[in-house]
Amino acid sequence: MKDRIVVKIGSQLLTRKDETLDITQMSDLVDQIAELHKNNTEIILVSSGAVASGRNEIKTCTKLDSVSARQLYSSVGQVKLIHRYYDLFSQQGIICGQILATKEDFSTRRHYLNQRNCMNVMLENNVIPIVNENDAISVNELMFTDNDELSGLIAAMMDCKKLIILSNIDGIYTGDPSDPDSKLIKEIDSNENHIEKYIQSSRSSTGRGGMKTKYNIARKVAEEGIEVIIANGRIKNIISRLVKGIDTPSTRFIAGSKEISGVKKWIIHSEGFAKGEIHINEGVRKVLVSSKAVSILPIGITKIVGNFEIDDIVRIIDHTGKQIGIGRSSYTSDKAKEILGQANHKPIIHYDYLYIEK
Ligand SMILES: Nc1ncnc2c1ncn2[C@@H]1O[C@H](COP(=O)(O)OP(=O)(O)O)[C@@H](O)[C@H]1O
Ligand SMILES: N[C@@H](CCC(=O)OP(=O)(O)O)C(=O)O
Repeated sequence: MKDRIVVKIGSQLLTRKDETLDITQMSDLVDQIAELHKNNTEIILVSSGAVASGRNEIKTCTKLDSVSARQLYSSVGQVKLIHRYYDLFSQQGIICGQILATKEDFSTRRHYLNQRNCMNVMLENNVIPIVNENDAISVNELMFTDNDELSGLIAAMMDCKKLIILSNIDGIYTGDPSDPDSKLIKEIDSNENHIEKYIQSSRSSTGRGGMKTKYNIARKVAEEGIEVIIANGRIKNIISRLVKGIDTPSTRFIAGSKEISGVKKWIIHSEGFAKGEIHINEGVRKVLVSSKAVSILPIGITKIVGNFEIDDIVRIIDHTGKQIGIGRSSYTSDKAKEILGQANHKPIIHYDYLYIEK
């Protein structure tokens, strides 16, 4: 089987200071991806840059609100961006295709599988998928946090071996990156949870989520068994170096060793679609957080919140009110309310459809 990786390119890397597309940089990244593609690595490219590349194309007569501006600039900029990618890949004899994703495309198992099928058929036919959020129609609560989140969802969905997140910085530092005392963190184990305190809220002028989302998504994805690397896209031959395992400044999240099924991976990333809550008692919490594989039975439930249907995603809340996981409900909320606290019913969340956070 071919190695399969996701490479995510941030806006900062693709644009010059004057916010025009940095074609030299794009061409260099495309060359590296083309080399890997020719050497039998399957690559899915998640590329930002639509808003940034559309911004200086259009001068509006009136001042636009931020949503309309993002819609307008991305609709123009995405065409420019993909056109440039198409040309650069064609020069290498490679065909690429565009996928514009919205959060809704991950909301139900059916949508999710449709999307997975689309990328699989592209890869099987040697087409490089280039993914971006569909910024023109994804607004407010329908938006991904940013393309880092989208790249993590895709790496998990497509069973990738590695996720490489390229930005304008070598990785995560132990403090403000401009402070000479800050050191680059080379490796992070998914059990380490003290790193967040080092991350500043600053972010690049064209980007969206900043280092915090990169860190959160990287931890989650690494826990699912996928190695994640945050690195500087401006370092010469960076993608090839990271794929070949050549020592290069970067922050690497060590992949967890636990096998996680495809359906569980979908559930792990579906928290944003939760339709309700299942509150459990202290006894159930104890077994769930132990390493035993158990399902949640109605007898251990104390309260149901929200209205949900069979197969909807729900949050699991413990006796102290803390969310400890997510899962897919086998009952409607009405039926769950009717049988909560009772014995002799099938599980409300089967182990196969249950994810308990660390
Ligand atoms: N501890 C930290 N280590 C590294 N970078 C950090 C840290 N805290 C905040 N940052 C900021 O995160 C930025 C990268 O995130 P972001 O702006 O989202 O990039 P991109 O647009 O490439 O996705 C860096 O330019 C840096 O200013
Ligand atoms: N989808 C947007 C990019 C949003 C985003 O996440 O940007 P970045 O943080 O630079 O990866 C665009 O193409 O402009």
